[in-house]
Amino acid sequence: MTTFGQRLSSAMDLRGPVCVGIDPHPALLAAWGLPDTAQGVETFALTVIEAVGGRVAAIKPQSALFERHASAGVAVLEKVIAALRAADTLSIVDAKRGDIGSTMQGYAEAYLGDGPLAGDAVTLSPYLGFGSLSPAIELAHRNDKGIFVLCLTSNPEGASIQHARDEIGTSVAALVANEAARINASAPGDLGSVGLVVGATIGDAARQTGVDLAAVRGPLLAPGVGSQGAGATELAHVFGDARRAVLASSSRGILRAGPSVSALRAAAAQSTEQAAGALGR
Ligand SMILES: O=c1ccn([C@@H]2O[C@H](COP(=O)(O)O)[C@@H](O)[C@H]2O)c(=O)[nH]1
Repeated sequence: MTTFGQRLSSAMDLRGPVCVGIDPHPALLAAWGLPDTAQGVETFALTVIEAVGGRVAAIKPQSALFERHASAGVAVLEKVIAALRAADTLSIVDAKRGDIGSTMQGYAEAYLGDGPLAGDAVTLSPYLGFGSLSPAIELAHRNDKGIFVLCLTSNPEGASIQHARDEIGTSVAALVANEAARINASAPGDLGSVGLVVGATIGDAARQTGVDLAAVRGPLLAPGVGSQGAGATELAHVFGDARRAVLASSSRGILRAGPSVSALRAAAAQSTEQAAGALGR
């Protein structure tokens, strides 16, 4: 079995550096002529998979927008994860989980174990301490799965915590990046399986906070492309020498092209072409 980092690296080589987000917002469901129900979410998500499954490096269902439909929505998320597996497409469940170690074990088993909510990778929050993520990191390694830890997020409010510095001047973001680099150092292949979330919208924040993105040796999930305003110029500027590790992520910017399967496919292809150009692929 190959590691998550190796599988993602191969998928990006083959299909380009883009992850399509499945974000079934109420406004998008309405624009697609679908009801704001679990059934509407299922039709929406399966249409996205029909359009881009097997054509992009990864697909990222946004858990919150499934969870808002309670147990029926979570059941749809489980179907979506199974459909992505059947479509031979890496799934990144965007759930941003994080808790004290003993409880983190439960999240790890849910999202990185063998059950129906486990995709190929999950997003995690390190704000209970990077060490609290150990149960997830251990299970991810045991099961050849991956994690993406929030580092420099795409939203402007993130800076108030992520740019803060400790008594010797190391920023919170750099602490997170250094931990990921330490774990990835011994990973086989180009990319380890401990990735970071680094928004394509952050401008010079990596340099300002002392985050060495190239040293991470892990995949860099870069949301913010499309609706949040980032494009090719921002991708090239933010990631510099680390650009070959970047998986550019866009949700609404592509989803607005639906519900036409061919229009969704064309939007994802255009996004991939732009990102590939910017990231030197
Ligand atoms: O820093 C972050 C971390 C995660 N996200 C998630 O990505 C998508 C972005 O959606 P768009 O429609 O492309 O803006 C969404 O699921 C966010 O929760 C992020 O934007 N920034």
